[in-house]
Amino acid sequence: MSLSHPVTWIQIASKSPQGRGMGGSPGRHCLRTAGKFNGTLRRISRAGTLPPAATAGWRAGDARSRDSSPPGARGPPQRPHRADREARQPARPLGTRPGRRAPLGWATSEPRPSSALRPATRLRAGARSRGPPSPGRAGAAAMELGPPPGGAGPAEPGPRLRGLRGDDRAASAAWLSEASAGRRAPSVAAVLPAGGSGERMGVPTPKQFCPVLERPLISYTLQALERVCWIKDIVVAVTGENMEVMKGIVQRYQHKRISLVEAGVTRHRSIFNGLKALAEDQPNSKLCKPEVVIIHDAVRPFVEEDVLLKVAIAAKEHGAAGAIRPLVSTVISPSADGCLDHSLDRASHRASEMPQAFLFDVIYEAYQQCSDYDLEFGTECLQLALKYCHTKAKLVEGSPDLWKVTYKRDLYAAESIIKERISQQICILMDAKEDEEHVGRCLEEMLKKELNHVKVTSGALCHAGRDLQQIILEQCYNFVCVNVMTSDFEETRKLLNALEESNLSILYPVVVISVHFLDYKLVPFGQKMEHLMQIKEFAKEVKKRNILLCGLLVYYPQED
Ligand SMILES: Nc1ccn([C@@H]2O[C@H](COP(=O)(O)OP(=O)(O)OP(=O)(O)O)[C@@H](O)[C@H]2O)c(=O)n1
Ligand SMILES: O=C(CO)[C@H](O)[C@H](O)COP(=O)(O)O
Repeated sequence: MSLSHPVTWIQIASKSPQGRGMGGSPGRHCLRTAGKFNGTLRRISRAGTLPPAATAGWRAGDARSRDSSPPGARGPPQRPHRADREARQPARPLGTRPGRRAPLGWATSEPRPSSALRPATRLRAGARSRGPPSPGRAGAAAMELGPPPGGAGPAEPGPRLRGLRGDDRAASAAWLSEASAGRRAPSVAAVLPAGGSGERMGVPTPKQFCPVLERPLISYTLQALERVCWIKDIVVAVTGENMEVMKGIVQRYQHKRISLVEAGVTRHRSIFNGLKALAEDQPNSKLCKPEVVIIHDAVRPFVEEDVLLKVAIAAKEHGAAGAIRPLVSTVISPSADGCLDHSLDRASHRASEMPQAFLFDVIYEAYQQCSDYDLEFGTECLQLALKYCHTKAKLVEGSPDLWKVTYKRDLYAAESIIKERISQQICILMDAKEDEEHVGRCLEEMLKKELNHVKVTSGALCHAGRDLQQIILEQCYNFVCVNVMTSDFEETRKLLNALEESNLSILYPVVVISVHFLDYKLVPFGQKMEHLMQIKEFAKEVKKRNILLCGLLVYYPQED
């Protein structure tokens, strides 16, 4: 799949061989310069939405600033007027930036609270509410939710080191064992900017809240980070108006270790707010200053533990590190008359992606030192570390799936990737009865032959259910349940009960095919069908819990 998307490009210090592809040694790449690829200016006018306190000390009357830095700390902001900005920055074509859109879930007319940094709102996954998150006022008092009933969250989405190979696995294992032994492993936290409005997506809902398979995009990103046990805190920057929506998502999908802070008007300002929440001098904060901080966009849901680990380890060693990808297209520089000025050598440039990681003190210092111009127009955190702390970032090869969901088509791509990921394993479940086991084994053999790219496994639905628990833990989302000579779904019911208890379907839809093998000589067809029609009702019921149930009747003559 080739997904072109606006990127910040970076020039790498090592010279790669000319020609196509990456070439060169990734291990030797270090950040030299950074620039805005498409030079987007997309600041949304928020005039009239802030109380005066939020803007004091910035530019009198400029209600757009929600910077929480101390008034006057950096002198007056240098935020130029639109015409000036566009003259200085390569402009996005006119008309591609729709105006400010309504926040999710609540009316816009109320003034928004100041973004001056409050202690982060620490959230614990709470009651399992299935309804839509309730709309609420921005900046409502910090929400502390109780632990989930029974303490059961969704099963972790896979072994910790899944996807890691060789040296990575060893490094991760060492990191983890140090972490669990409480030794020198650095403490790591993550900051997720999620305060954008997703204008390029062109839909009313900010893209991080857009549903993908009926679940908000940001929930996938949170899941990807929270399954990494060595990331202690995840600070998410969200606009005040979407704070309640975000809290609802955390509750509904039982996300853990999440704290919310208010976003700023630019990505850099949102990240800065997240960092401030982690800095040690925050009163009443439950967060601790980490040694290493990972910054990751909320709209890059497919980040794997291996790349997080690589950037974290590299940041510990070099002070800063970021994921890169080869450029898909050549980068050119247009002149003022709209003609080609020059083109860059594609082989010696890379697309800068996320995640990035930093020694906390380095990036915090960089954000404290940087200019308002940087905060307004900058797009590259690695560049801030270079410019203000002279820290040259280590560049780490990322996977193709790290791309940023930006346009509408990216949502479709994200959906396909998720579907592909959750379709990779099918488990056939049967009881230990002789007939069922026989049929189940035959089915397993057949599916193994037919489905080349799918892992086909089988398990027993025995009373203790140990097999099934193990399979659920392995994150299988597709089941074929074998019922021989029975139309009362006895086996299927056992499976559905176990699935419901596991909470597996909170995160992804689970597919269950209930197969019934019946001897047509024993019972009249009509009667069996009547029984099986009940499966429709049953399917409606479990659909509410994100389990998709289908019935399949195999009506056969029993051989004498
Ligand atoms: N004021 C902002 C702007 C952006 N972001 C976040 O930064 C990430 C990357 O930014 P981008 O893709 O540019 O998101 P948007 O600004 O929402 O998109 P667009 O530029 O199309 O409006 C996203 O997770 C976005 O929510 C943020 O936290 N605060
Ligand atoms: O890739 C990135 C940094 O390397 C960022 O995701 C990107 O720069 C965000 O910029 P913008 O908000 O302008 O799209």
